[in-house]
Amino acid sequence: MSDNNKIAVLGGGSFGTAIAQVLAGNGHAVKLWMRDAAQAEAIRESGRNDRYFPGLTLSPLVEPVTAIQATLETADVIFVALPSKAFRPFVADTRPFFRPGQIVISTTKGIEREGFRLMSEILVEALPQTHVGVLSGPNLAGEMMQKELTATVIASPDARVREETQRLLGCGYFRVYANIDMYGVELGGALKNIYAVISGLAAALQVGENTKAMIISRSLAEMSRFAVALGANPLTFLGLAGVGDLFVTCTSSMSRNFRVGYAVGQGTPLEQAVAELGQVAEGINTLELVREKAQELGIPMPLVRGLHEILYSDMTIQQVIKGLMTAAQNSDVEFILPRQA
Ligand SMILES: NC(=O)C1=CN([C@@H]2O[C@H](COP(=O)(O)OP(=O)(O)OC[C@H]3O[C@@H](n4cnc5c(N)ncnc54)[C@H](OP(=O)(O)O)[C@@H]3O)[C@@H](O)[C@H]2O)C=CC1
Ligand SMILES: O=C(CO)COP(=O)(O)O
Repeated sequence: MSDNNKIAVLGGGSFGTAIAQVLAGNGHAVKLWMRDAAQAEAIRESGRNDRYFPGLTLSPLVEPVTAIQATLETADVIFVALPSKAFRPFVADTRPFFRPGQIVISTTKGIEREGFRLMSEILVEALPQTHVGVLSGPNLAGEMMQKELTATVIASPDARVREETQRLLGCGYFRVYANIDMYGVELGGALKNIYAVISGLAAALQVGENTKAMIISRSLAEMSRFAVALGANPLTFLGLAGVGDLFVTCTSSMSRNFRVGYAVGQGTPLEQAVAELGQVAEGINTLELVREKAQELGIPMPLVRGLHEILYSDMTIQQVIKGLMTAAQNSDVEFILPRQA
């Protein structure tokens, strides 16, 4: 591909803005598409996306736009940063505007209810003429806007997608590692949100450092167990999109999923916690879907079950914790010592 690729980022929220800013910092003109004309106009006037990053000036190479047809028809590389619930309807509505040969990269960390589909699966199915990839990793949008040193993963079976994304995004503060396990990378990004909610809840309870380490390690064990049952490569979970993203969202109050868990741990009802956040916390939706899938496939997921009980049953947090801590003793790394049934 040439150096003057036309680039579009879809979604003018936290992550869309952060990705557009990295691209623009590398000298690329970026169309940042958003649904809200008033927001686009405000960004044009102020040079800032105050709804998501108050006070932070955007690069002049980031152009806010609202005309979706023209944006898609003229783009060579498209990053999608929409919440998972909006993903399928958006792709269905805009499908005729995509062109053969375009690179389309999902940055969305969620799962679709119907058929338990990941976003890349929706793209591959709906846009077979395009080249699909997934961008995922420990990438708090707020830190990227501050140019904190950050690494991410571009996953695609297509070498052109991997190399082009590395070229477009890579810079002195943003490193882009490649993987071919698109399914595993994407699943890692979606699953960790559940455990970020749990970690936020634990932080509100002021648990000890041993406890935090136990939660993160057992979360990784549970995520990998689930992913293997679905056919993903567990080794992907050792990388940035697995343990890396799990670590950042389970330890940072910048994570929206962590913040929802924290609020619930402090006694705020779930609905109120989500409403007060005002941004997407994918983990709540993903929890429901993963719990159903795990039940259907018979995959033991005690942390998922425990969080669901805390959020949706009459059980107290202390009762759930007691149940988890007094369950039958089991294997540490079940790929070495198989888990007891
Ligand atoms: N923030 C982060 O640190 C990271 C987020 N992600 C993932 O990126 C995805 C997007 O998250 P993020 O940007 O943070 O979320 P935000 O809540 O910050 O922003 C969501 C954006 O999507 C727009 N949107 C919502 N529904 C629709 C719709 N139906 N049609 C068109 N646009 C819509 C919103 O528009 P409006 O403003 O008008 O409501 C907003 O621009 C999530 O899956 C998240 O997990 C991935 C890595 C890091
Ligand atoms: O995925 C993220 C960082 O990698 C962002 O997490 P939250 O959606 O919880 O803010």
